[in-house]
Amino acid sequence: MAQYQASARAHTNIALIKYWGKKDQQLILPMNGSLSLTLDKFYTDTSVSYDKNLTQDEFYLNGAQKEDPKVMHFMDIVRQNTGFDSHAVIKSTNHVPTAAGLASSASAYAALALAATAAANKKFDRQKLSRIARRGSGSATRSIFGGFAEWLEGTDDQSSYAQPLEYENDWDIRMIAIVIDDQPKKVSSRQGMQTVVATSPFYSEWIKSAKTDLKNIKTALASQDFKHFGEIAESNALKMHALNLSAQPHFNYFAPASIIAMNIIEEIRELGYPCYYTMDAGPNVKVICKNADLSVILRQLQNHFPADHLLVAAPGPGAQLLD
Ligand SMILES: O=C(O)C[C@@](O)(CF)CCOP(=O)(O)OP(=O)(O)O
Repeated sequence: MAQYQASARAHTNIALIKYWGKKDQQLILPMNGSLSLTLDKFYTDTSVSYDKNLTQDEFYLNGAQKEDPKVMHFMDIVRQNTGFDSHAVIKSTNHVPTAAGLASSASAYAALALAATAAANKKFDRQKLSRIARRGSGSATRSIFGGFAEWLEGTDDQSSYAQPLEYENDWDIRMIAIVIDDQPKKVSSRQGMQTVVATSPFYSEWIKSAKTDLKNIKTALASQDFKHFGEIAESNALKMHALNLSAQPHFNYFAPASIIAMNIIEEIRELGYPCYYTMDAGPNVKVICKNADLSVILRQLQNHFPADHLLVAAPGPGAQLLD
């Protein structure tokens, strides 16, 4: 590895128990714990090269230089953690089908946390990397790990980090991302969750319900009870979106095709094929199913969606150095 240079790859994760509200904006501490699956198909590669002659960080995303205050602020947090106060050239490439609209801050900040600390010759443990990634974007906390990961709610900067759940090795779980459209989000996750915390009359019930869901989904995972696992994930996602509909001003992430996709997945389930859906801060619908049922579920979905809008992913690895 060249002096003060490192590259890292981190994969996107999809939450099955959602993070949707902060109790501390600056530290990015969540209102509740969450649980996700890191996917093999979608990832970000990031290189960081420190250069003492730079007076500010330079950030390139997919080859184009970008002014991104969030990235600059994050690099200041990295410098605080490493004690290495040089600026850097940061080059990040999102390996997500552009039409997919799945590019996530999760893989971006997890890859940047690993590359930026490694380039400063720091070998932080995964817990500390998860805490640093959290300061970039909450969901990035979980992308430090592969497979299923739980982001512990915690009470402060030291106690809020993710840890792996070693179940995915035994499960043949798959996720199909149905690409509904790639229009830029009307409401960013950061804005969306701030609005619901401040205005949804259901918010306190959501926190209670999400904590129960997290406990129950871990039991379902441990006993490989796919039906309960899927039911809890689907219900938790819908409760998150109910917060958005009940906020002031209300908002939602649904496109008409999102609702159609949800109804189709329920029809396929009624045919006897266990499959459940989740949705995040965008119109795309993600189907959770077992690999054994993947081909028949894909065939059913291809009656309604173009094959190239159905992206299949399996559990993926944690953040890793590329040098
Ligand atoms: O991933 C989940 O638990 C659920 C969501 O994806 C939405 F459905 C939230 C992701 O929020 P994020 O982009 O991490 O927000 P930040 O901390 O304000 O950067």
